[in-house]
Amino acid sequence: MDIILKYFPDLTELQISQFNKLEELYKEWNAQINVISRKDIDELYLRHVLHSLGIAKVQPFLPDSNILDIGTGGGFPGIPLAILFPKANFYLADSIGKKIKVVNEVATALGLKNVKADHIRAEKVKGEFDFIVSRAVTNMDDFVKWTRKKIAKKKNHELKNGILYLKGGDLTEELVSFPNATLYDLTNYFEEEFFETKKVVHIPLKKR
Ligand SMILES: C[S@@+](CC[C@H](N)C(=O)[O-])C[C@H]1O[C@@H](n2cnc3c(N)ncnc32)[C@H](O)[C@@H]1O
Repeated sequence: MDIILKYFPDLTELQISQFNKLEELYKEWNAQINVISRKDIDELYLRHVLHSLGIAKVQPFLPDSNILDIGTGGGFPGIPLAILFPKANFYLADSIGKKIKVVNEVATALGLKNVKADHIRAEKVKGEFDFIVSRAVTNMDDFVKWTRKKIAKKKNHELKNGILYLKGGDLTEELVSFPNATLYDLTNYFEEEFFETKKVVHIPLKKR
């Protein structure tokens, strides 16, 4: 948990207590429904919570903004972002019902009023969002196909509305058909070795 305060020193007491509770909640739920790999659970705050919050360093979310997390699994990156931005609305979607059960249990235990979680396939999600966030779900070609009609027209943030995807490794080939993609190295914000090849990929999308 110290690692979260290291990079986000202005958290409120409520946010600190919510982040603190994540460890126990995920340990408890992960024992029943596997949402985080066993080896990763000991590094929950680094590999899952702080990694998710990398998106916040690239683009903080404004009050009343609408954010969709596709393939959220146990709630990443959606849950840590919802704690950090309690005035933004988060819609967390996954095609596996038992993962959404964990997300709902965690959100309820934390008292997060800004999280709605649904057992739904990405392709079926309705609504318009300022940003669509994600991690470890699919390749960018498919992801853009799933999401391009779900972007709100009105731009309120510094970055253009679109995708903010947490990716790692060499993305040259995967992003060849997205010349408008911008890559933000997480090493610009976080010094831990884990982030060495990790990036936030921003792709502006227009509804059409
Ligand atoms: C590797 S997990 C990643 C989970 C989470 N984003 C994380 O980083 O911890 C991929 C998740 O994407 C979900 N998923 C895959 N295809 C999907 C689709 N078409 N619609 C919704 N969820 C999908 C899977 O059910 C799974 O929970």
